[in-house]
Amino acid sequence: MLQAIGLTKKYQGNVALNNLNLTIEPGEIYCLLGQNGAGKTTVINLFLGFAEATSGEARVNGLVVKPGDPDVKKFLAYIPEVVMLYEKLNSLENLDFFSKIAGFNYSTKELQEFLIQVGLQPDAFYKPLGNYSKGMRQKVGIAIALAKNADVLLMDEPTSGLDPKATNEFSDLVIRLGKQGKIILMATHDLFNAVNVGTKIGIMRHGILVHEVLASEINASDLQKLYLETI
Ligand SMILES: Nc1ncnc2c1ncn2[C@@H]1O[C@H](COP(=O)(O)OP(=O)(O)OP(=O)(O)O)[C@@H](O)[C@H]1O
Repeated sequence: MLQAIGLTKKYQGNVALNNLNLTIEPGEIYCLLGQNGAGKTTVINLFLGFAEATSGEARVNGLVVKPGDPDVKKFLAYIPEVVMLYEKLNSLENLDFFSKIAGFNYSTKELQEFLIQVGLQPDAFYKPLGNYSKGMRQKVGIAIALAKNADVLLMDEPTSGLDPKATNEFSDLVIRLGKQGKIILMATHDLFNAVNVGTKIGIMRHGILVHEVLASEINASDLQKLYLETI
């Protein structure tokens, strides 16, 4: 479970996140919306331990996040806008490398199965990452999360810059991960995608979570209206 309890972050006295209270259960896909600077990345960074809370707590499976704490890190996988991988290695080699860092030693067949699960075409397995599209890189990023057996996936604008087909494939994959019981927190500017993929949607403004709605109870057009009224 992911929990924010009175989570607050200030940078040089400026409030980036103000008293966030949030719970995300296994199987939930929580989409966080808000204008540039609203505080979405700050939430993700606090869960990842990339930044330290000024007050309050970020908890992962009951453990309070402290920067650099390996006990919490093992539960987490991070999918940024552009997944950073070794350009000269192919996807199998990248997956093998990052799995080993996380303490897992898989056979080639097992590594291939992770890549198949995320929908990467087998003819790409042996091509260096330098030749991959953004959508393919995202898939390798998710394969790394699966290989690491992470319970929680933290995604920061993962569909930004993806074409509609790649976005659709990515969304299907995220929905499948939710059904498998993963906990997913996604910062996004894509309202349509939030309604499609999310189970819950939060709208932030100036570091405050202003609205929280169930995706099943809102359509894209009403969400857009609510969003525009909020920001
Ligand atoms: N390392 C930092 N140092 C100083 N201020 C920061 C830092 N990181 C974020 N901020 C500030 O905190 C606020 C929230 O930023 P954040 O990146 O969380 O917003 P965001 O909603 O993710 O925006 P975007 O959609 O542009 O990614 C902004 O005012 C930003 O300038």
